[in-house]
Amino acid sequence: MGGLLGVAVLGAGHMGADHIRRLDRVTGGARVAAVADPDLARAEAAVAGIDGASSHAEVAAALDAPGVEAVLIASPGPAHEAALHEAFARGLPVLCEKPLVPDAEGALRVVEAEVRFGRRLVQVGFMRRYDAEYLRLKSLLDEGALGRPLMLHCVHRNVSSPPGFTSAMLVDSSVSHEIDAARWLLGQEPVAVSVLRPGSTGRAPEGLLDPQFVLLETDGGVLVDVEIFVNTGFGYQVRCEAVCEGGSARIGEEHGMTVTAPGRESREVPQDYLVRFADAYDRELRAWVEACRAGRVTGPSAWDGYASSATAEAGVRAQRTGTRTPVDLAPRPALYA
Ligand SMILES: NC(=O)C1=CN([C@@H]2O[C@H](COP(=O)(O)OP(=O)(O)OC[C@H]3O[C@@H](n4cnc5c(N)ncnc54)[C@H](O)[C@@H]3O)[C@@H](O)[C@H]2O)C=CC1
Ligand SMILES: O=C1[C@@H](O)[C@H](O)[C@@H](O)[C@H](O)[C@H]1O
Repeated sequence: MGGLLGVAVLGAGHMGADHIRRLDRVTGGARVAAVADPDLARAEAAVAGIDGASSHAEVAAALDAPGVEAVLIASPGPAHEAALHEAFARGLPVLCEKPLVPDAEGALRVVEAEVRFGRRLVQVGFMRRYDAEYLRLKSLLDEGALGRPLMLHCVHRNVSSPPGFTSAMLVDSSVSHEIDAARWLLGQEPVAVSVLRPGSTGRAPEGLLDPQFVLLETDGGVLVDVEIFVNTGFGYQVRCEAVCEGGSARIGEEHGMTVTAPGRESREVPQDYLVRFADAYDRELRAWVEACRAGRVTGPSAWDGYASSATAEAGVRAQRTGTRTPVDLAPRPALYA
């Protein structure tokens, strides 16, 4: 492909608007061809100043707009499945924000549709796989210098949850990142999930179970614990420590500037993912655009999206029943071997 990759972006909210800016000004090799949002004013505002980009209230109209060769889905999770099938019907490659589809059945339908299509079309937006610190941790574990991993201790904190955020979403939206990161770092699949929780913070909206403590068990015998706390009020913190037979490695503690003033030292705390993971999103989109232009699809697959959603669904059941819940993954199709 010689020219710029024409991308239709579905959803022009928080994430969609940031990806539109990135495609337009950072990524290179791509251009925003169309934007769809049922809130048409939002789609219009998102394309303002972008030459040749059209705005639409309907997904189909954006996908059929002139020059569209690829799709970036940044609508809310429950809208992803329909959009993915629409993209498949047109043979368009897709970067789909996480979660692929929040429920396991819907995610599996997407996997099956891609298998019927016969080749990969989907990259899922698990951007931590493109973060410099996560990449270093992955290399270290792969080299085996620290020996066999035994435990991952993870922390995932947000300043506040957006309107409409539910107790299930702490697991199937937020912890979906740790589930994917653990599968990727360890090369192992989760087999069971348990969820415990302390009393909720007074900062959380009425009825929201926040924080929660999620424990994954893997088929390689590793325990992965995740503190998910989405109304801390103080900062965006994502940490991961791998404890292995021969040592441990920790990422996620040094972000922002450290200021030393007379008698004290202080460090900035990022306030959201757009700051903490800015470089990772840039790298993620560059990799996607380059692959699309070369006629390939790389990165986290629809199968990874399904595995994360199936694990999260077991986690939501564990949260509701208070019991350890097995994760039953469907057989992995050869397309994702
Ligand atoms: N990778 C990451 O770190 C992050 C990923 N996300 C993911 O990005 C997606 C969007 O999240 P936000 O931007 O935070 O939500 P948002 O609520 O800020 O924006 C969603 C936008 O999609 C529009 N929309 C609703 N239904 C639609 C449909 N059927 N087709 C097209 N647009 C539709 C809404 O009008 C809204 O403008 C979600 O899947 C979320 O999980 C969100 C934050 C961070
Ligand atoms: O994906 C994300 C959001 O959807 C989710 O709500 C946040 O908890 C995560 O930190 C962010 O990365």
